[in-house]
Amino acid sequence: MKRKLTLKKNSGDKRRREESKMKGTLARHLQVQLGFPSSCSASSSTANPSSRFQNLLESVAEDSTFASDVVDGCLDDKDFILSQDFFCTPDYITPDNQNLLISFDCNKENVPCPKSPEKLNTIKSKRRRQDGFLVNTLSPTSYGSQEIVELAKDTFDTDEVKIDKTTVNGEQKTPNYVPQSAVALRCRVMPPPCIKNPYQKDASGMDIDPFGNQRAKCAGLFPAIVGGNSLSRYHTDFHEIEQIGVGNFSLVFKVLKRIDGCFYAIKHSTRQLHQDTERRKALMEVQALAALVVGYYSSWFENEQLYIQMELCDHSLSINKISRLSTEGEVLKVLHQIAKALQFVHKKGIAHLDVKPDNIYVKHGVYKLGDFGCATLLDKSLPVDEGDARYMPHEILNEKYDYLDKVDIFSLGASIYELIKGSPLQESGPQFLSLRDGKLPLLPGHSLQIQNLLKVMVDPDPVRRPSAKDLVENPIFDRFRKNMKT
Ligand SMILES: Nc1ncnc2c1ncn2[C@@H]1O[C@H](COP(=O)(O)OP(=O)(O)OP(=O)(O)O)[C@@H](O)[C@H]1O
Ligand SMILES: [Mg+2]
Repeated sequence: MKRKLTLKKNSGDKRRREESKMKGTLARHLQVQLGFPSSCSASSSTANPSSRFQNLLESVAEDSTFASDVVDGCLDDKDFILSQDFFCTPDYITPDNQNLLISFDCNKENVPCPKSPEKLNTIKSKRRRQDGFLVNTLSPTSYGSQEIVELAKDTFDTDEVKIDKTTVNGEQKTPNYVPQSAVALRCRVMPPPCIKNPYQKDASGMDIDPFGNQRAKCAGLFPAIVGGNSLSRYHTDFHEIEQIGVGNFSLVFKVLKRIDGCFYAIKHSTRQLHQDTERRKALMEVQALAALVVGYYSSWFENEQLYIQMELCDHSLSINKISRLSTEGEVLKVLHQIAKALQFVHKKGIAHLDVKPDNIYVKHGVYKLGDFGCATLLDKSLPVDEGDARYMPHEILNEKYDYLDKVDIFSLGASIYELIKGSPLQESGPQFLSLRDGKLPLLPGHSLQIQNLLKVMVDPDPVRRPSAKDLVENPIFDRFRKNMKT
């Protein structure tokens, strides 16, 4: 954990500077969601550098690989949602809602996500604990789960949602004011069932659905509103199977999506993102991911944490989990595939800045670049938050950001070297320094060709390192392709 933190000595200052610049955007954004016409324009998109991620996203979305259900940012009156839950789980960051993002204004006061007073006063006295439900206490969202559990019993006792007892600041509210809340409450009480997907071989996770029969009863009562304004989108839409990863700032779970019966990975931030600037920063990962990489599905804020729903991969190449890459053919395969991913990323004007074995995932023998948490723009128009120091070249440690694409090349070279060697790179000391001087110890059993390629990838001069395109086109991969065919 400290690996990253030691490098980010200036990022606190940077963020504070940013925060003072980018204020009040959430309030503006909420206006847009509530349909105030003045906020419906997308004119601020050019003022905000991070909206350039959005432009990239849009260009890719036009290729129709994702963003299937685009929502218009300017809502009609009929779309107003006067529910407390609306403020708790805004779905405004899912890249489908692109117009909403574009309308962020960076020059207004910083406004934290409003807390609903209604939520605190609503049917709290009716809660009783129901035993026997499994709640993952390791999950930072278990607070939300408990709320579900506690409300569940009560609702089934009465079989009626008492929204007429809801008060705001002590005042009685008319029952028809929050019909959406009633809907949301019902969703919150019981998530919909997990639908078995007949095309998925391994669907055993469904057997441990903690809500059992009771959930089915509730879902049947409100079939049309499932997935609406529930307190926890995570628990409403997904069934958590197990934790599969821990990052510096996140937890990753294998989940089953109830409605399609497919498995996904969901990564969520462990830190709560109170300020709009913090949310915007976290969103850059989503926007880069959505613009670049297959396997990104959706994202949302919940309980002030960011959730990212992704394609579920088999595992990462974390050096702590795998011993080493066994054959040169496998080494070349990783190098080639990640170089291709970088070529794509760089062509879009983006640098990843955290290439390392931990962030290379494998699925069915295919290597994929993941974790875009440090991604930035090559033209330096966005802040640079460099990744793990063990894989960073000298120039970035010295805050020289002229060749950010070549930072990724260095990191990839260092990662492949580590994977061949089979032991973790050092964070400091002589080995750390000599790698940054471009000195690679001999790798017995590996061809000179690959050793020379790795050597030039970690050259201290970024200009001399090959581009991702050069790498992909290197003749070494012709040999590799031929070998793979035989
Ligand atoms: N889509 C996925 N499929 C399978 N496993 C995943 C997936 N995404 C993440 N993981 C696992 O979770 C771990 C942590 O995820 P990730 O690297 O995205 O988090 P992070 O907080 O950004 O971490 P760090 O800052 O340490 O790189 C990964 O190393 C991997 O083992
Ligand atoms: Mg990671």
